[in-house]
Amino acid sequence: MTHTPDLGFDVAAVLLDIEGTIASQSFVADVLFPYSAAHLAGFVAAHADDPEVAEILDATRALAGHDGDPVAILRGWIGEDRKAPPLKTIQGLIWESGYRGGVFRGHIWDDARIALEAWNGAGIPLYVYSSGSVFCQRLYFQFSTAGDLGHLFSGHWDTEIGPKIDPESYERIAAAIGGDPARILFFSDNPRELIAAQAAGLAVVHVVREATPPDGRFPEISDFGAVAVRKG
Ligand SMILES: CSCCC(=O)C(=O)COP(=O)(O)O
Ligand SMILES: [Mg+2]
Repeated sequence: MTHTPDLGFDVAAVLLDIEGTIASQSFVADVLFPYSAAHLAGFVAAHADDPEVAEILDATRALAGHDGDPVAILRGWIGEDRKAPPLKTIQGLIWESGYRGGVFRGHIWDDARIALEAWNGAGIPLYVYSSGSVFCQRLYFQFSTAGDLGHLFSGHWDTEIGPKIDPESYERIAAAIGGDPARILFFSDNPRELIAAQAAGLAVVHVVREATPPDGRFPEISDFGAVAVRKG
């Protein structure tokens, strides 16, 4: 018996969030974030003379609006899951040792991997837009639980392009991809991101799994096998 997906889309490109969409929220919250918190002070001390790290610490103080200890500020932001660009940049640098040292691998749901491989095989370009820095995204897929998946993606964006809840970010991404924004299909677990993407004219799908509650305003899946994505 063949399974008929509930949803079908003809697309020119697919845009993907990572955490909560193709990857487990608990992996990010329970493995990646604690690792970055535990290694933050040591990393900053070990890179005291690194201009990139000095720039991150300056940006941290500037965003916090005071001259306090940047390590304490960053730790606080990890606890709040704040998607602050300096935090995301330094987390990527810290996680590199965890990936390269085999401490963890980037989690990806099996159904998501199977769908991404099929869409890539069908010639549909796949792009990633995550709060995690582009550097950290590339590491994530290079050292994934399913092996090196970096070849699947045609491009990556982080919040350098703008916040994920701002329609202008999606307009910029759509312009960079080219073509009709309505032919770009964006998957995310976060309704605020989906609203912003819709306002920019993108098609959207809400991914509802783990702790993500259903929303009701968007086409919704809990398994990528439920969506048929065709090149068109
Ligand atoms: C590149 S994986 C690191 C995930 C992360 O730090 C994060 O904040 C994920 O946010 P997303 O925009 O992918 O939901
Ligand atoms: Mg997400």
